[in-house]
Amino acid sequence: MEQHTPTAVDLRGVHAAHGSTAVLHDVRAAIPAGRVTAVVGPNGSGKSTLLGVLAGVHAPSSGTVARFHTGRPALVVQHSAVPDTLPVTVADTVAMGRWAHRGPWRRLTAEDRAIVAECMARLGIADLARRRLGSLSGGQRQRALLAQGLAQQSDLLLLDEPSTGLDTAAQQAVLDTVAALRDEGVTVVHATHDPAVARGADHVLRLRQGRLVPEAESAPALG
Ligand SMILES: Nc1ncnc2c1ncn2[C@@H]1O[C@H](COP(=O)(O)OP(=O)(O)OP(=O)(O)O)[C@@H](O)[C@H]1O
Repeated sequence: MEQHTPTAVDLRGVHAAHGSTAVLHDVRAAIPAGRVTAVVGPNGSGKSTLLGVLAGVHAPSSGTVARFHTGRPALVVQHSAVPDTLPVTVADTVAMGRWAHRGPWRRLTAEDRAIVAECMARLGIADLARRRLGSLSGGQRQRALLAQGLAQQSDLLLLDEPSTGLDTAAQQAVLDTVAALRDEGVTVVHATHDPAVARGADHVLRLRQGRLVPEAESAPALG
């Protein structure tokens, strides 16, 4: 990381647990603002939990999360976390991204509708707008969730394995979108198992059993 990159979020001695299970242990890391950070590590190493802490939806059991970004973080979960039975269309799903600005179930403004349309177009899902989310393939659903994240227009975008299960073209669309957001000044943090995606990031956090592996010990192979 460059010397003078400002920090978007500073994790200071963060511990986090699920119930009585300790998951993150003394995580100390500065997330660089306006850069792409990849979080890598084996299954169960704590990547999703770390994203939840960064998003503010998972409270640390101790330690502090110092925030220097301005907006509310946007968290994009894995498509497998969304039930098939959810009776919403793709357009509804993306429009929910505007709730942070308008409040739930409020009528969308013309500006909101334009943002929703632009985000769907950006992810190549405009033609799926009226389809039910549960009727889509995993990759299409993931793109709808990513479009919802974009629609929040947050300066901190947190993505949980955004390209898992996507075909090559869709993966490339996601990577291009992440690169474009970075160029727009957005701080992006994504959990990934994909070595190519991690190599393309500006900064890598490697977790092993809930602890950050110091860069000097980081093996090139990914979890
Ligand atoms: N809701 C939960 N309740 C109890 N334990 C949980 C819960 N969610 C995660 N865990 C546990 O916390 C640990 C870290 O899980 P987490 O999902 O953060 O890992 P991950 O690195 O994102 O894994 P994956 O690569 O499989 O997505 C695991 O041991 C998991 O079993």
